[in-house]
Amino acid sequence: MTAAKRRASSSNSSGSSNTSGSSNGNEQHSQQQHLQLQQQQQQQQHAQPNEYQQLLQHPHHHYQQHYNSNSNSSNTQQYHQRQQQHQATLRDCSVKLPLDILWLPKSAMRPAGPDTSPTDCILVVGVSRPKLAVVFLTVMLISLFLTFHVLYDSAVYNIQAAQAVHERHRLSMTASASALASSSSSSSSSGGSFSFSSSAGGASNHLPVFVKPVPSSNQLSHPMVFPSSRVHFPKTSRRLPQALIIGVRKCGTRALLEMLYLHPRIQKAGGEVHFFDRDENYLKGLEWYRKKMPHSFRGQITIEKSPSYFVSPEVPERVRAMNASIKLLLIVREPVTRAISDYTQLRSHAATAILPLAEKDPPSPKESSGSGAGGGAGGGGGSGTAAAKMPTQSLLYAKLQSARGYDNALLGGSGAGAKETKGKTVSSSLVRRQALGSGGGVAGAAMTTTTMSPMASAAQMAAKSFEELAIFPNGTVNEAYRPLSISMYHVHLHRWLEVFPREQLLVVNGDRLIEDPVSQLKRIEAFLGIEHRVNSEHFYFNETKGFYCLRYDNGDRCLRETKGRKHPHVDPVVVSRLRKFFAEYNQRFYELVGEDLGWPEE
Ligand SMILES: Nc1ncnc2c1ncn2[C@@H]1O[C@H](COP(=O)(O)OS(=O)(=O)O)[C@@H](OP(=O)(O)O)[C@H]1O
Repeated sequence: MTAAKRRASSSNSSGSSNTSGSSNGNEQHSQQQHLQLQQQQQQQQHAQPNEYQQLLQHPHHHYQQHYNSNSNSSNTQQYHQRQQQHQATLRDCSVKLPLDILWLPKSAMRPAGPDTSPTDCILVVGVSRPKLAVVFLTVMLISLFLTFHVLYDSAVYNIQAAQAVHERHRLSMTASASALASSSSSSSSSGGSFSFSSSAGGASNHLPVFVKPVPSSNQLSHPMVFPSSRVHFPKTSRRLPQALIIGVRKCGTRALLEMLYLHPRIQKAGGEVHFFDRDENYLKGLEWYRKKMPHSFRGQITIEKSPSYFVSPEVPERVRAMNASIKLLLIVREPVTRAISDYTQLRSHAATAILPLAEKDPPSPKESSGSGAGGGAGGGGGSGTAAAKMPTQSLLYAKLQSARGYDNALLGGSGAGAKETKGKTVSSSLVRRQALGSGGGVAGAAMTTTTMSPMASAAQMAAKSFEELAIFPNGTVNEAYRPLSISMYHVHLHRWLEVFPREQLLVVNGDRLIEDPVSQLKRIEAFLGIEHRVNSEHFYFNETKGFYCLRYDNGDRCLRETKGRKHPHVDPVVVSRLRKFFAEYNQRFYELVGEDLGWPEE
């Protein structure tokens, strides 16, 4: 029903009440009244063409006007009734709130509208305290800004994290390829490739750090992609190492680095960078080295390990040139056990190299001068096509070549054969002179540099026992034998202490690290000036492997099988002979470091 109709019917009904007693069914009279009212209404509408605009601009004023105009109507009683009705509605709609909220009937604003109902209300909010309102608005704006900022930061973080995942995944792919290529290369050149395998004996896939590791049968050896819960947040950068594990080879350098990496303040370089001991790397400059480092936060300590640094004469000076206050970690192990471990690894590499080489020995630049012994060592005929096997063979061949200088020394060579890596390393004759003063040289004198084919070299390495290589038939110790000369720790350490103060170097007991890692790690944390965080909860003893394995948030890991190899049985007489031999050298080492490590003397 429209307002006009309502008004009409209302006035009709009031008219009826006023004329009670006249004829009730007088339709004619009623129709006339109705028509008159309609005309009045039209006239009113003509007189107020902009009523709705006024209503919008001055609702209260209009409201008053409307009722004032109504008061002029003939039926004042009806008007008062309606006014009372509206007042009641106003009272009903008014809410006493501190914010001055007022409910008004919709009809007050649209009295002539078609859908006006006295029960309709509109909400009018007035600001009675502008200062409070300004504060309220400011708080709202700040909250909005902060919300937006947090959302923005989280979006940026997600993008960067995704990029880092992608980068790590790419590295893991590269790493798996290089791991395949170098799985049996000399530890002296590669420093011993590394990966962790699952405690169950299976291998783990070294996927990016911030994704859950996906089980896989592929074993990768690039520590860069070793799983952890670390994420490269924004504001990280690659920094030159503030600490170095300088050696000693086969003393647990990899275990030490991985254990330290459990600490949130430690970042590790993925592989062995060999920056200071290889001229071809060193000449690339510090920026090249820095780029080999992992991302780290300010306050984190980046550590790199290359065990051959310890035995390379030029390294201490080069390290000092980079950072004179760098912290040095030297992990040592009982020298004879270390030598046997070294021999075990080299023999394993040689054996790996022999098998495919026996099928087809790739041409060697030095092959022409070889004695042909390589052919004799092989024996087995290959089945597949040579072309199909070439990539693997070439890789093994290259590895064998790179390890050859070292391995020739293993066979008793001195001079060129004494090089541990492609870079300059202290020669075994120098070691001997330094170690023994003027009295040495007996064994070395018997050694001559041999030029053998890789095949011959590998075959000879694999065939000779540790006893044969370490002790001459006349019973003297082969001091030029590289695994033994590296174990003469004091000779190498001497050079480092000529360059660095003693307090900048920490000697870690590798034998104790195997038995009780936490005790050694505590010492290292103190030395590095970081809080004690790595504890026994991070380790569990793996009976199958016979070593402690590491416990991460996202799973358990053991060092790969090349760490903790089964050593060959060595004649106890030879072991005893070597221990006696090393006793004097060990004493000198203890004096240098100011600590007795208690190694057996026979
Ligand atoms: N937790 C744990 N798991 C496995 N292996 C362990 C561990 N702690 C120390 N070690 C010893 O580390 C030896 C290998 O030393 P490196 O890592 O320095 O070798 S390398 O020079 O890098 O090739 C390796 O030597 P071998 O036992 O001769 O294989 C281990 O004895």
